[in-house]
Amino acid sequence: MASATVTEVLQRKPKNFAIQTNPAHDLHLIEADVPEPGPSECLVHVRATGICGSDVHFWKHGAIGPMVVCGENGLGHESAGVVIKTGKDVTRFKVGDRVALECGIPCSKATCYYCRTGQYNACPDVVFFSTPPYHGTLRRYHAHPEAWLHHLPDNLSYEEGSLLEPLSVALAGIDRSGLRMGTPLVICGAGPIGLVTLLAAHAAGAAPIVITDLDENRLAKAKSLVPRVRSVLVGRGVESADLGKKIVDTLGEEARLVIECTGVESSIHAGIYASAFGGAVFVIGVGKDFQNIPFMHLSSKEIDLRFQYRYHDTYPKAISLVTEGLIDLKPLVTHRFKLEEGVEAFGVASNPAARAIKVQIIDE
Ligand SMILES: NC(=O)c1ccc[n+]([C@@H]2O[C@H](COP(=O)([O-])OP(=O)(O)OC[C@H]3O[C@@H](n4cnc5c(N)ncnc54)[C@H](O)[C@@H]3O)[C@@H](O)[C@H]2O)c1
Ligand SMILES: OC[C@H](O)C(O)[C@@H](O)CO
Ligand SMILES: [Zn+2]
Ligand SMILES: [Zn+2]
Repeated sequence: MASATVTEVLQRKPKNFAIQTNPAHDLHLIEADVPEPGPSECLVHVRATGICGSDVHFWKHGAIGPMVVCGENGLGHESAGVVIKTGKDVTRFKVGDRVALECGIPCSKATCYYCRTGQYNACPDVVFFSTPPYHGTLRRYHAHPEAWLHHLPDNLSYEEGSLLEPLSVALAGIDRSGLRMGTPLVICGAGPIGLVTLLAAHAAGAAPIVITDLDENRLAKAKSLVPRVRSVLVGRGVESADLGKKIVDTLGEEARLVIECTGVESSIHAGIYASAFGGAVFVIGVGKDFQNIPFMHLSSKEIDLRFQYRYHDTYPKAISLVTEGLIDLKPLVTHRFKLEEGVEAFGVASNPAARAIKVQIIDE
């Protein structure tokens, strides 16, 4: 089937709607200009975007650590779409190509130590779409550098393409955590990040695996994704050391590795108390700027406390794992909205009673 030209797409859908927030926490739909792609950019019709916890956080709280919403700020960084126009120097993509968007655009200069050495998630000049002051990709039309687009294989939907972003977060953490086949693993938190971590750790052969959450529905979701996972329902107000013991009892041994996916202090503590001598607690979750740690417990058990910040070089791996059938991301999407219903979609994503896992905004 011939690909639609930019003119045809724009005739059918002329308005470039986008979802923005601002320092007054006013989430709204705006109509942006349709951007003209630069010489090495592609204009993408964004077909699926997942709402990330950080999008909700920027809306509700106006900041994540040092990243502060200072003006009108477009949201969204979990996106996939189709190329509808290419800049004159673009060589790897043509109109009609289906793509996943990697949304952190580093400076890529040889003078940048982190870009030169491949740790481009640490580039001080990175433009991360949706992190202030940069607009996100939760919009119909978005111009994206071709270097940071990835071809979507035919057997991956746009929804799966957008889920490559949270999967990237999990893969980056798993890679640096040193997880091996047979590693006894605890995952704290069964939100989208904990669940993609579960899927990836299962594929990587971690065993046994325990997952924790405060919410029974999320634990049930974990079980439906990976039936062999064992779960611990976290009761509010339970002492972290007691919870750590319960996790160890459920795992059947002390954890060699804990992947923490909540960023909540008490959960990090429970992970620490569940760890074996020489184990590691690897924190993906983000939370309060200052947190206490059980210092002497960590010290006397030589437990490593480590962190993950975004990802680098994960998209090709994520695509292979999904296209080859090792990881099935589809069951994570529980709610779908049209772009015009974006504000309502955020209402669902931010309301625990809605029992959403991943809310996506779809533009046909
Ligand atoms: N490091 C990074 O680069 C990176 C990237 C993306 C997301 N994140 C962070 O990862 C975290 C998880 O993201 P998400 O989208 O899954 O968020 P989410 O809020 O949907 O999920 C968090 C889950 O943790 C559970 N939880 C809360 N307190 C708990 C406790 N004390 N014990 C056990 N479970 C508890 C919640 O019930 C929820 O199911 C967030 O902090 C997010 O900001 C970090
Ligand atoms: O998935 C990527 C994350 O949401 C971002 O790093 C965000 O937490 C801050 O920009
Ligand atoms: Zn995110
Ligand atoms: Zn750089």
